[in-house]
Amino acid sequence: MSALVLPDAGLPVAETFGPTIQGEGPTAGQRALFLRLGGCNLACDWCDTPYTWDGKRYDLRKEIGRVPVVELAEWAAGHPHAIIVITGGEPLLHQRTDAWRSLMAVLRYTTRRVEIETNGTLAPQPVSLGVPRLTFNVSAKLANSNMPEERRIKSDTLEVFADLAHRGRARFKFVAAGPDDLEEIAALVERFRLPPHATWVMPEGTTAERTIEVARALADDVIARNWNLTMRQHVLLWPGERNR
Ligand SMILES: Nc1nc2[nH]cc(C(=O)O)c2c(=O)[nH]1
Ligand code: SF4
Ligand SMILES: [Mg+2]
Repeated sequence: MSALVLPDAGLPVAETFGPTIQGEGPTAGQRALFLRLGGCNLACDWCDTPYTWDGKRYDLRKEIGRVPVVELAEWAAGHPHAIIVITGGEPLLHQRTDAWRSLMAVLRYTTRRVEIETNGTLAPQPVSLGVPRLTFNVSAKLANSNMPEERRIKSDTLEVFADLAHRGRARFKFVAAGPDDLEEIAALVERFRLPPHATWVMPEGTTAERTIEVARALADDVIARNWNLTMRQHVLLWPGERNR
């Protein structure tokens, strides 16, 4: 990474970890560094990272600290053979900060592949779209998240991500708790004209047993609908562990 970083107030970081492997989605199994930012605009029932946003259950001042982008850039430069995954929480909440702009400036001038894990409710800004080799893993939430539809489904934003998916810069990853959820996914695929090849289904679950059980109940139906299925490899390998 380049040393060309503007001074900044830093990003609210819950954790940095890796190299590990990207556990989910089209690049599952690839060596990856993770930057997990604090804050989320949703509060899903089955969230596996509530320590990034839930001030009722966690002391967020302890969980989240500001880290200057120059430090993040040095950390990433020390592990050149790994993709960079920016996740949260909801990382796109920070897009309008100087620190985010600096981070994107750093990433812009690298040959690294970058992925942003997002819940699909906040539109990607030009500063983020300007990073080559950056793709969005859009995990729009279903009713099983227990979030009201008007909070989790933002039509204008999903249209933007759908367009990006057709251009190979986004893919959709839906967390399904059982076969009934596939009808809800189908309705979204149709409504936003999501490309089937960019539509991924991932089993809900925080234990290996549960993830496998749900995936087995989904697999044939997912294949029949021309979509893709992804496990959560980090849950299979390191269930319940943070920083993996
Ligand atoms: N290994 C690993 N892969 C992941 N892919 C997405 C993750 C996330 O929490 O957003 C994640 C994670 O926390 N760990
Ligand atoms: S959008 Fe993601 S980080 Fe936010 S509450 Fe839902 S599962 Fe958790
Ligand atoms: Mg996650």
